[in-house]
Amino acid sequence: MSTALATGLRQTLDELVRAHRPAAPVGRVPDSIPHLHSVDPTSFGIAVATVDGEVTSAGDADVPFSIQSISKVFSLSLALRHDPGQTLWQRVLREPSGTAFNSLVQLEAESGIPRNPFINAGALVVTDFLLEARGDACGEVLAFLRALSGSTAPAVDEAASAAELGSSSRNFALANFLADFGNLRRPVPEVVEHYVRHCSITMSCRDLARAGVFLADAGRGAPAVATPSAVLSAEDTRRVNSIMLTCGMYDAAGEFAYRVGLPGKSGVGGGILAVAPGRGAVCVWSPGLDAKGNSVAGSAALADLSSRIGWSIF
Ligand SMILES: NC(=O)CC[C@H](N)C(=O)O
Repeated sequence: MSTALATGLRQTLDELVRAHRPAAPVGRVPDSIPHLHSVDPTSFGIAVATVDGEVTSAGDADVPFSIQSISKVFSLSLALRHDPGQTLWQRVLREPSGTAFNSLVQLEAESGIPRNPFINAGALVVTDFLLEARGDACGEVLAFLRALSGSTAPAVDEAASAAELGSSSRNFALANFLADFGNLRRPVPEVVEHYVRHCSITMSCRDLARAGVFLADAGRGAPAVATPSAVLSAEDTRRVNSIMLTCGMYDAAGEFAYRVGLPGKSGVGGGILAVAPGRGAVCVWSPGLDAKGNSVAGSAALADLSSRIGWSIF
């Protein structure tokens, strides 16, 4: 990116922070994750990492936050790296669910095959796949995120994870349904614990945007990052992006495609990772959530950014 472009982007991001940082609490913070209630509700950060290795940011872009379901993009990518036979797709579909991310109803009606890897049921299957294939899931996801971001800062917030595990009745219910339908290989407590721990990884917008660059660059990692060769094949990278576009924002995926026009993945920690193929990855963070569990200010800022710089894929 030329200096002029970087300066222009920097100004745009500063304007987005001024326009979208909430002056007072907006939206909600989930009760199931007690630690999220101690985060400053006026936090707002944004970072853009481009395929040429530049990272531009504004606001609280260096403040670590709980990545929650954004980890599902990386657990899926990691599983695909270790699944040359594409066997995972016999255990999880690639259809939008149109239901809440932690819904139980569909899983029972559809005989224990989750609609996609980004709802909780699907992510539990991916976690189970990693446990079986690698002997570890959370540790693998954490190491992957550190390698991709070129930073040792990503870490599991153990206190947050322990507290969430104590209020994870729904995830245990989902995992028990999966086990009952024969779609888990490892014991339920192990799978849920690894899942909750990788959701409890904390990262900054800057590190997360850098970690997502491979999705914008046909599977190649950021140039500054010492990842061996390709992170993911170009074909699997396209597939992950397609699932982000159709399923990444749960039952608000259509609205997000309409407003932002980019593959995206949200987390209930208030983060959203969006991918502009061929250009770069954007991470925005603001804790207040809408009724579907997506950041209110984060979604608005991404819609604004996408229309200002013309990054919509449509
Ligand atoms: N949408 C999310 O970010 C949900 C993740 C959260 N850890 C859960 O399992 O409910």
